[in-house]
Amino acid sequence: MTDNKNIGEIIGFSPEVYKISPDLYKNYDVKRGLRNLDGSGVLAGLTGISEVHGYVVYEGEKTADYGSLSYRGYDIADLAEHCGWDGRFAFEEACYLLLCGFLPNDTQFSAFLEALRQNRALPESFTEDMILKAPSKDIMNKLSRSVLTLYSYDRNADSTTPKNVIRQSISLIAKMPTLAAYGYWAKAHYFDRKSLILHQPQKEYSIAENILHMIRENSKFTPEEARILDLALLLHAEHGGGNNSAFTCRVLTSSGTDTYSAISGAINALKGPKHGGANLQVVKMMNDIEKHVENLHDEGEIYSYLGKIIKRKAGDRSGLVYGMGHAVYTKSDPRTEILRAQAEYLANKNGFGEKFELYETVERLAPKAFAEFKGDKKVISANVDFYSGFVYSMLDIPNELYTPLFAIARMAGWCSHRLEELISGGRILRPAYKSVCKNGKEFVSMSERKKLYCEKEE
Ligand SMILES: CC(=O)SCCNC(=O)CCNC(=O)[C@H](O)C(C)(C)COP(=O)(O)OP(=O)(O)OC[C@H]1O[C@@H](n2cnc3c(N)ncnc32)[C@H](O)[C@@H]1OP(=O)(O)O
Ligand SMILES: O=C([O-])CC(=O)C(=O)O
Repeated sequence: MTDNKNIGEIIGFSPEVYKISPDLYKNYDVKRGLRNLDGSGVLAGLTGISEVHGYVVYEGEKTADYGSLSYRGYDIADLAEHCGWDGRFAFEEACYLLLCGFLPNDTQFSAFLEALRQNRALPESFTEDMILKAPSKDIMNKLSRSVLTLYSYDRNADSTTPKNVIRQSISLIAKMPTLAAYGYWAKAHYFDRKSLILHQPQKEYSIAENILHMIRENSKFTPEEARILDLALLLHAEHGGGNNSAFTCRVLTSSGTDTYSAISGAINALKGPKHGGANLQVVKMMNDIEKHVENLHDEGEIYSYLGKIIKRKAGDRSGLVYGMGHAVYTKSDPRTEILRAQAEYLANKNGFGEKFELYETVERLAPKAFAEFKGDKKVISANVDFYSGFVYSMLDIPNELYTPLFAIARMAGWCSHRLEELISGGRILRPAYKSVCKNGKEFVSMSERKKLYCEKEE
């Protein structure tokens, strides 16, 4: 890799070459971002895994609506309410539901849990050869590389039969917490100069319990902390076929590639700050607001700072208020409602009441600021990423792990979409791109090009 920052300039590279006039999208009726003119997604497939509802279309008009989400027909709010009944953990049950399509009976669920237990440990010397040898500052990068490397440890890595893919899916769901926790400790050790702590995953623990056990130095956690984390995992497990990472998984799957390639691609997509990576960006943005707004009780000052963020004059200069807006949801994201309640509970309990108030204020003011400073009529609200990082911080989870937690949970959704694509998709996903390239250019020899440049310089 070249370290020369000016290499682009030296070789004559200019981003201008890549610019395509926005008008051309209209002229050729090309759906930018695979979106219809009203912002709704272009229909790209069918799914029986989940349903994401955020607006209604009546007589061709899109109208904002309250959001709802169901997994295999079960409302997420209902699943969340019954979370942890009879001592079970909700996330594992949701994984079963998503993968198999129905809620398990006792025998089926016990077999599923046993399979997860058997698959928690990493292959022999994987920790030494992969995790410790090539640490990364970014745990999502580490997770993606780890998943890709697991290919080498699977004797039947390339088979795409449902029987083989369900086996691989269970193995990946079980291994993700260990990969994330060890990746985190490798980063803490090699980059932050902390001690290296590698707790073995415990067979009898749930996924949420194992995460807390492995990421904490003293390995201790309370049943309540595990329940709240379990709930967060449940809420992040699945979100339709069109979300960027699931679609990535489906695109890769449709080429016939192996499970590890398709899933590591999905992890890479989730990492982006406009997708799952937003949960970390929200926390950074809130810290930035706390630092720059003098009076945090002055809503006017907060509002004008949000305006600065949107106008790219503050924050990370992306113009985005992280944790706000959604491709489908308009008036509300059902997951946010549940996470907000958890954030409020933990904040009151742990003395972060003022911080929670700030979150609520930003949540309330951001849509108004968006409408005013962006001049956009789109109805926006807080998405799943808005409160999740705050909840994790109150569970004492390091911020490097916020997006990896999303990936641990979403593995269930990705694997289900991979199975659905393999079983019911069947055609390679291959949309078209209208070419706006000017053809018919005559080849110019090197000596002629030399002359042309000299003439230009003269
Ligand atoms: C798990 C998840 O992935 S949830 C989403 C997590 N992402 C974030 O929280 C990042 C902030 N939000 C966003 O970037 C967007 O709302 C997205 C990517 C989530 C959805 O985007 P879309 O609904 O497709 O919005 P769309 O791309 O149509 O945007 C319309 C305009 O509003 C802007 N916009 C949308 N959301 C925001 C926001 N939160 N802050 C500022 N501007 C926004 C877009 O940048 C775009 O501006 P432009 O026309 O100047 O390019
Ligand atoms: O659906 C989307 O575009 C993003 C999202 O909320 C998710 O993947 O959970």
